[in-house]
Amino acid sequence: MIAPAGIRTRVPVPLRFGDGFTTPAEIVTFTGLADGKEHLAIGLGDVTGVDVPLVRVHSECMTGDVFGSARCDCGPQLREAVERIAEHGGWLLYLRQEGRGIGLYAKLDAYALQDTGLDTYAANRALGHADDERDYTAAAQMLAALGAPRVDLLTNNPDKAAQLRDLGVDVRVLARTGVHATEANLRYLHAKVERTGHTIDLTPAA
Ligand SMILES: Nc1nc2c(ncn2[C@@H]2O[C@H](COP(=O)(O)OP(=O)(O)OP(=O)(O)O)[C@@H](O)[C@H]2O)c(=O)[nH]1
Ligand SMILES: [Zn+2]
Repeated sequence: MIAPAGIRTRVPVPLRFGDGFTTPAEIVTFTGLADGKEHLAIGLGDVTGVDVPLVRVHSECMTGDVFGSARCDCGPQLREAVERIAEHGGWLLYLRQEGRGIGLYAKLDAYALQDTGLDTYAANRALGHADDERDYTAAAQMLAALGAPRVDLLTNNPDKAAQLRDLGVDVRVLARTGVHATEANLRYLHAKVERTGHTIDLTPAA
């Protein structure tokens, strides 16, 4: 049983993206989150009217989400998730778990190591970290506080779904994100598929 979290503030924030996409949104903040971090929930579309909300649990990636780094697929996944959730109705949880939980500076250290030949997971270990240090307790607390115990989850990461289920979230459907492959992130995407079973179809188009 996870400890209950409370809602601190709900505030409307219209979103406007560089490519012209706009949508109304509501940003929600919380009290009592397990790790004490400032995680956000973004309500999109008809959140109250939908039977089962579409939810993306997105891990912070400053380089990809903010600066458009092509070394990963986080920025396009975030943009895609906002639009798909706005169409369906649901929540985007923006979790402050930069670098799969190791932090921004350590992620950049890991990038430097990857440029010497290590893959993304081996680079974490060379720095004394686990492959993935994320914990989704706060996400489960947020969903409970939002009154969303049952969700359709937008992810390619089976471990994310398994952890949420273990925390009591009823994950009904696993919806894959699109494939956002570039020359710069292909090695990273292959490592995710081969090492952690992400469901990303990297078969070259015929
Ligand atoms: N340590 C480390 N973190 C990275 C690296 N590249 C991206 N990240 C972080 O990885 C997190 C995103 O995780 P991913 O493994 O790309 O995707 P996921 O969240 O597991 O799965 P999806 O739900 O399918 O997106 C973000 O916090 C990024 O900052 C890297 O090379 N090293
Ligand atoms: Zn990223």
